[in-house]
Amino acid sequence: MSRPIWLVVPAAGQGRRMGGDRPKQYLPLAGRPIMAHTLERLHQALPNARLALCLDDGDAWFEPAWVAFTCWQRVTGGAERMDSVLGALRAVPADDDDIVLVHDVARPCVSPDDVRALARAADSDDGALLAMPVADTMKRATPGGACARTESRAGLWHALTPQGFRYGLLRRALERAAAGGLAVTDEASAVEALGRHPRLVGGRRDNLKVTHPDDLALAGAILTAQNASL
Ligand SMILES: Nc1ccn([C@@H]2O[C@H](COP(=O)(O)OP(=O)(O)OP(=O)(O)O)[C@@H](O)[C@H]2O)c(=O)n1
Ligand SMILES: C[C@](O)(CO)[C@H](O)COP(=O)(O)O
Repeated sequence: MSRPIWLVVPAAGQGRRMGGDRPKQYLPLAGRPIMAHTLERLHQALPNARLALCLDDGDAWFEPAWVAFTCWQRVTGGAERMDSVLGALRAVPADDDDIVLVHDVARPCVSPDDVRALARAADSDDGALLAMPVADTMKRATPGGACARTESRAGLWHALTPQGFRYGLLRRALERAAAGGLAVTDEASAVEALGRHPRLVGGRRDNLKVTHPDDLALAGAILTAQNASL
């Protein structure tokens, strides 16, 4: 029997590195706000999932019409990404064995096939995350911005989202991180801190996180190309 799947979408960030006139998830990309694309991709992948959408308390930009899920709820975001995700986990009536996938609203180019692959991999003892192997030579910098040395890239991966776990494991991991003052930038880090080893599932390179202004043109081109090939 397949387990219920919960989608947690942290979307309460301010987009400070983007520096736009609104939080970056509301900036237009290929004719629609970034958030609308992200929610559409997730719905294409898992139409029966239950959605928890983390939004800032003062958010005046969100449009419920972008949500096609039948079962969804709005959750108040926290100070950091991990606080937003933990708030969502506390708010949903999930069972310990349910699957939770967490996906950044700022990754609108995620492929539905990758989301489904990750959902399958998440139904495991230690969970899983989309990731891609590092493809460049890695430099350690001096404080002054010169090369201190070259680091081995062997075994290094970029962490992407979605990241997926059974609810009980992820809740325990994030509660422990929060209580211990451990600032984690992704869910896998909190699970690793429990001594677990989430599986790295190779994802597409075009699942970029829109972070800086020049990511917008790239993400727009990716979305247009992906939509043309559907
Ligand atoms: N308090 C926060 C901070 C971030 N996020 C979300 O976490 C994801 C990854 O964060 P990031 O790319 O860093 O987004 P921002 O925090 O918006 O960007 P910045 O750090 O540049 O302000 C985004 O979907 C963002 O909306 C969140 O839900 N709650
Ligand atoms: C979760 C994440 O997307 C994995 O790469 C990333 O860590 C989130 O970005 P942030 O800049 O750390 O908030």
